[in-house]
Amino acid sequence: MNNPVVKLAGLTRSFEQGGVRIDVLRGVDLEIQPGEIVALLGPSGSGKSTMLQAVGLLEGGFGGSIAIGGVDASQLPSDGRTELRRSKMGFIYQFHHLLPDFNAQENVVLPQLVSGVARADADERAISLLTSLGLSHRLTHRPSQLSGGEQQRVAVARALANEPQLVLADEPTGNLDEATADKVFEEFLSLVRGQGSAALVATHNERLAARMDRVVRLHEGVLG
Ligand SMILES: Nc1ncnc2c1ncn2[C@@H]1O[C@H](COP(=O)(O)OP(=O)(O)OP(=O)(O)O)[C@@H](O)[C@H]1O
Repeated sequence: MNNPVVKLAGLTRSFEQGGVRIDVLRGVDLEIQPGEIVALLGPSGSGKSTMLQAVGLLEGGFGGSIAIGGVDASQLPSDGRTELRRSKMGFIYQFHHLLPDFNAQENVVLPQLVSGVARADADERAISLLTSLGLSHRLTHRPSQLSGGEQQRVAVARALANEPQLVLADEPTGNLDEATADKVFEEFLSLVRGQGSAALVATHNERLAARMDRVVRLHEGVLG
């Protein structure tokens, strides 16, 4: 049997602010199977971004265990976590975080070059992804020359460029108008499903959540 792509057991995280301790995550258990697309819902401040940072191995300070593809991340040194993140994950945020001095195609090519993909293959994949997102006429535009929806489509292409086993998305369409958000989200889901990646998607949007395979809700520090 395949290992789950993500396995969280008893995940905890507390913050200390002005002498006051807040227990944001109080023992989160979650398994995500290969190819499964999971919506993470919860009120503002419930810890969705904190949980994505834990799964993305972006921050320390967590209690409990985090395994990615069967590998216990808490046992890895920092460069091992970086390698796991680079080889298995793609990230999308509410704001695109594209590199402003590079055009759309280059933004999708770069993570592939970092992973050792040859330039010609990286270009071919970038063009193919951007074309399937309706951006074949925007390959040489820089982020500032793109609309919000176009920028977010480039961010989707970049996150999927290395065919990650796991896509982590934090409000990926949260800064778009409703019609554009729905459209970009459908394109995102179809690409993620098409390449068989698993995904964990934090959102406030119940309608988008209902389009995913499963919904989990953070409430008072645990998943209900
Ligand atoms: N570095 C930090 N220091 C102190 N408190 C923090 C820190 N990061 C997050 N928090 C607190 O942890 C709680 C959860 O924050 P988080 O951003 O994970 O929530 P969220 O569910 O993603 O919220 P939103 O939906 O509004 O984005 C909040 O109360 C926040 O103030």
